Amino acid sequence: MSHDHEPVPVTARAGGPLKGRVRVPGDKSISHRAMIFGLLAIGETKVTGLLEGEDVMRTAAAARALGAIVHHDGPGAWRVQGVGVGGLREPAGMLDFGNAGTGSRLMMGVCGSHPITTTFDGDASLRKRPMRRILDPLEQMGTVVVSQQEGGRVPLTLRGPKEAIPITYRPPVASAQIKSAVLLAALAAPGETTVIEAEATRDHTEKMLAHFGAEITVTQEGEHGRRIVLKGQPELKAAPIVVPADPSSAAFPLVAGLIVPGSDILIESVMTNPLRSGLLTTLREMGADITIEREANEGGETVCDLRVRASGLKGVTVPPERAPAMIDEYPVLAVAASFATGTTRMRGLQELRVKESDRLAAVEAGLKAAGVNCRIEGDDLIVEGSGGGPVRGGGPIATHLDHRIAMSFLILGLATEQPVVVDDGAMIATSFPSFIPLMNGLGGQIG
Ligand SMILES: O=C(O)C1=C[C@@H](OP(=O)(O)O)[C@@H](O)[C@H](O)C1
Ligand SMILES: C=C(OP(=O)(O)O)C(=O)O
Repeated sequence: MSHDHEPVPVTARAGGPLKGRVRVPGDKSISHRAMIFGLLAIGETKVTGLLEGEDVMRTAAAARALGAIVHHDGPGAWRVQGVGVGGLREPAGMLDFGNAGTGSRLMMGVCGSHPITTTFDGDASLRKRPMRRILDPLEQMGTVVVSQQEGGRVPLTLRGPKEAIPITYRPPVASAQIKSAVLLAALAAPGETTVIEAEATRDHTEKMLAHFGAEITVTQEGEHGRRIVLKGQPELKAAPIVVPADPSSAAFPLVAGLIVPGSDILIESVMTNPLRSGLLTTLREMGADITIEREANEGGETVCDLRVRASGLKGVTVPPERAPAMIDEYPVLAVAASFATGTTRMRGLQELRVKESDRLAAVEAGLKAAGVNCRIEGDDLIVEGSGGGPVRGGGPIATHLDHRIAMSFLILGLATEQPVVVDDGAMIATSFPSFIPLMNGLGGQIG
């Protein structure tokens, strides 16, 4: 799907209220890491609830190419026989990560710290994304960047050192991918590696390191930051992984339930890790009627059933320090803001420019094409809501190989006067292959 596919236009139109209950697929961040830790552990890692989206399947293929034995037992059920830290096999060909930033960047940390040569590539979207942010710390750790495209882009080739060098690193931007790449590389280095984040980002790598038996300490650093210290060259021991439902996927039915008049839906078992919950916080500040019906624990994470009823929303200012906890949810938040009363200002969104597309530009252009009054000021996105009045819709909306842009605008189309057409829905399969049937099961009209 990721190379030169035929675009698949998709249309969403307004129908009746959304009703019913759904469970969205497993978390993408945790699913990538399940494959990576399975590869790096000794023994067999059993995974349940894995997201079987294209991005994660690329990481599974890379794990196989590096020596893991990966079995698929049934829906969401996988087993990975690992090679252990230090035991990676040099892959026979290049590693094609398709559309996946997370898979490629975390695997650069894994491969770049081992004495093997690996070549990374991806689709037209991944080929535009900055990899210097990963190559910089890896070079400090002894990785040689044998070849790269301008500005540190894929296709690129890494050669790892005989023994990686432990470092202290302060990522220049808030990024769980940078942090994770350094921590994964540090597994192959003797001694302690320290990562100091000015702003805490999702902590799935740290939790999984502890779960697999590594010595890791995490302490508060300043008001919003974290200091993470990892002891290198551990023997990681296979451990079972239960993947909870992805809050970034749940965001789509969640916003749909709020903006489609008369809706009343339940989204089951959504992971509510505080470093992933910025959207919930923001929607509640906007006046969203979201209640927690049940709370439980799945795989070391709190999960909640969220009951969502259509709500009159009001515009808010979203502070920049909340961005890491909802970085992938801004496009769909902008859709919710389109129906609110008043102005929503989302501050400090510079990182959205380097996702699968320039999401700031894509959201602004798409909303304008659908008749929403919005603008970019510096790194802020400002949306003037319709105050509960109609939003026109239309299209075709350009999605730029970006699954979240495609899904966000299809959600918009469930509540607009005219249908919304997106130019290509193919990329939805990277993170949420069941998106269309799941939304239509609630009464949506997408096809
Ligand atoms: O570590 C991860 O699993 C992710 C980190 C975030 O990227 P950045 O680290 O670039 O912010 C996020 O946008 C991505 O979808 C998943
Ligand atoms: C940014 C995303 O993913 P990645 O960086 O893994 O491509 C996303 O899923 O929204």
